[in-house]
Amino acid sequence: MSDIIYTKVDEAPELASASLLPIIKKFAEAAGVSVGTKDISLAGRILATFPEHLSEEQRQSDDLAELGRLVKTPEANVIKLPNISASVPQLVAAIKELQAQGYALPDYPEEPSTDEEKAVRAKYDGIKGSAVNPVLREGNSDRRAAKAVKSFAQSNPHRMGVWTADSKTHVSSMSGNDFFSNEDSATLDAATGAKIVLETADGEKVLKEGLEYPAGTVVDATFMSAAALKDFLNTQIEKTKEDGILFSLHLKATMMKVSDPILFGHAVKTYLAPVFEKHGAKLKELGVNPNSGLGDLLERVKGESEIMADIDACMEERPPMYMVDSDKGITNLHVSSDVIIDASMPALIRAGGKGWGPDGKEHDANCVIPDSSYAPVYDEAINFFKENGKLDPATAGTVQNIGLMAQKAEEYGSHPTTFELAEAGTVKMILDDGTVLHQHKVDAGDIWRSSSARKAPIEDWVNLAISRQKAEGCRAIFWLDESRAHDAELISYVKPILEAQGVADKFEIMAPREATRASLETITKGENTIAITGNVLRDYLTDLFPILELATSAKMLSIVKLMNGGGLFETGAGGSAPKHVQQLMEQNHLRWDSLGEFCALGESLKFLADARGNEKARVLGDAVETATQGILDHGRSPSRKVGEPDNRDSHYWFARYWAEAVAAQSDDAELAAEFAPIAKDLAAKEADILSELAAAQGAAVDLGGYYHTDAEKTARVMRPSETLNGIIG
Ligand SMILES: NC(=O)C1=CN([C@@H]2O[C@H](COP(=O)(O)OP(=O)(O)OC[C@H]3O[C@@H](n4cnc5c(N)ncnc54)[C@H](OP(=O)(O)O)[C@@H]3O)[C@@H](O)[C@H]2O)C=CC1
Ligand SMILES: O=C(O)CCC(=O)C(=O)O
Ligand SMILES: [Mg+2]
Repeated sequence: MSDIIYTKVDEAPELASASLLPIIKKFAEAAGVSVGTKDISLAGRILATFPEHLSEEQRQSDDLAELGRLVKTPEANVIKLPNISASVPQLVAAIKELQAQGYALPDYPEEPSTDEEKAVRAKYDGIKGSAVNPVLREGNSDRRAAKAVKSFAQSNPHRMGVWTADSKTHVSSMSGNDFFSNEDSATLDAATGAKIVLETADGEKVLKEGLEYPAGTVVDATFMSAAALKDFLNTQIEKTKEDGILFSLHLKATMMKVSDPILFGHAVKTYLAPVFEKHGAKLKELGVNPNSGLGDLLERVKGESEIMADIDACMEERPPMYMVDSDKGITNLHVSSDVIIDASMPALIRAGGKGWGPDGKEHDANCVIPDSSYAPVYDEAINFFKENGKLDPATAGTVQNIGLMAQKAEEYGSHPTTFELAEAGTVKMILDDGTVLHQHKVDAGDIWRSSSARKAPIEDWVNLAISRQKAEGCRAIFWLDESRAHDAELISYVKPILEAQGVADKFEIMAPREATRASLETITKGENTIAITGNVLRDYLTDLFPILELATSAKMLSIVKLMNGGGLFETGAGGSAPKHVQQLMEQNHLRWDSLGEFCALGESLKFLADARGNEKARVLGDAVETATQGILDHGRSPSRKVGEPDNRDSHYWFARYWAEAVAAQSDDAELAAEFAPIAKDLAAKEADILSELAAAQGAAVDLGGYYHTDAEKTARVMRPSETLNGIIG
């Protein structure tokens, strides 16, 4: 196994890797550090799942499974870039692309009927949604802006949209019968097995058996009423129309891969209710599944002029929708993975509460977030900015995050125990000794789910919070609501640990709404705070605050201290930026910022030094930090516009500053001597390299694929400077 594993992913970060990874490998090798890759891309995971359909040379190893084992060992040192968490339309598109490239993969069975189709579907469902992160995240999350990055943002504040008191933008959530209000929670005294059943008039149906929980696990159960959801959506569509603003829906269909596509489907069906009422049978015959979105629906009804006319008429009647791409007519309801709440709500808040309408102009929006568990965070942030005006990034302090994440904690681990109920009855969670731990009376169509959080991860999370608070000395808040069932169980863990360690006075405990206000007040004063949260708020807040403070979450330091001693270094806190790929393909300009990769690389090298006593790795790691600082100080980050320096230019500068820093240090003379000529060469050939990089931009490029690109074509596009390639090799 290599000293450091760098993940092969998808979209923009993978394009960036084609340019950056050769530099990293060369420099690391000089210090005797080996850097290997493991493929966790969507295409790679599909290929690894169906060896029986592929020829010998097409087959691919199951790298995700291997990494899943590695992260449970102290040897793990993984740099994890963002990867696609695929919605069904993305999965289907990737399968089609691979089939066209000659891989005889089975189609995605939309409505599996035979046993074989059901088996194929189950395999594809394992690849769907957020299928990578939960496997790798065997530790809790520590996300923050490195000091250099934060000071850079303060001295170079980004543009912020203006908030006014009369903005009509607001958040709407259900007032009852949602996951929040139906939640029950209990902490298990002893280890136990459990099953989940649905009791109906006809008897008991097993929904899931063979569940195993260690002692101390917090086990929740809850459900969302489909009828209440439909009422809520109907009301919101009407109210949005009355208010004359945009209808926008914000979900996390990728990480909540079972429940949220269903919620999304309800929104599609409610928005187009007259069409579904009139043409329901025909739509079914055409294979329309509302959960796959309006994009898929429109594709399937293409030849049906009457249905198309009715869709147009309905859309005309409805409030205008918040758009993903108004030029191309792509709406909020086209594909469930296009609008992902962690990125979409912060972008809207940063823009002063504005979203893009079908007319290509900015408007206020009704931000519909059906479940009320976490929506108050956005609601309160919006209230705060309406009262106080926009945040000033030049003076604002920072909100760091310590997130409970290990071992599939909380809602993000709930997929195997989430069910859309086919019929009414009572769902019961029954322990091995016959105890009914939780039960809910449900109707057909309701979505029931159980989540859990284990004792060891919870304790690790509290301890991580204590050590981070000690290091920072700033305000620290547990975002827990004592009136919420699950949070009350967590508080029972948190308080005794804080007291036992004599640090209870250093921490506050607040419900998410109050914590949002307190944190915004703190950073507005220029002070810092640590948000200690569960898994969902970890995800939401590590986009929300970075996007307000730094303009992007791509620059975040994202460390996962693995519970068995290894290190997982995530790059940034954002995703794989499909829009950036589009720009590269059209204009050969990649605006992806690799600052997250630089930060993760520095941490990974320093971890290697600490864990294995590799002092050369320490020298390299320190030099990476100097180089990252150099990128910031000299403004070498990529620009957004074609013709200006892009991702590739920033990698040249990173290589140069990195080599110069190694050459200049005196801890390791051998390394200094090795890097001196490289640094010299990079500096001497600056003009040639930059002009070769600039010359490459402008025209459309072919990567030989989207999900499964051609390695040689990609390398040609991403490494256009022969001079630089000559130095890097
Ligand atoms: N850790 C992971 O593996 C994660 C994966 N994802 C996956 O990523 C995909 C896209 O998700 P989405 O919600 O659109 O979020 P993204 O974070 O990919 O995109 C939101 C926007 O953030 C900006 N951005 C993000 N990263 C960078 C960067 N390094 N440099 C510059 N700008 C950046 C871009 O803004 P602009 O367009 O203005 O340049 C981008 O359009 C999905 O498939 C999702 O599942 C999402 C989150 C985390
Ligand atoms: O796994 C995913 O789909 C996204 C992860 C994410 O958004 C995050 O961890 O911030
Ligand atoms: Mg996120």
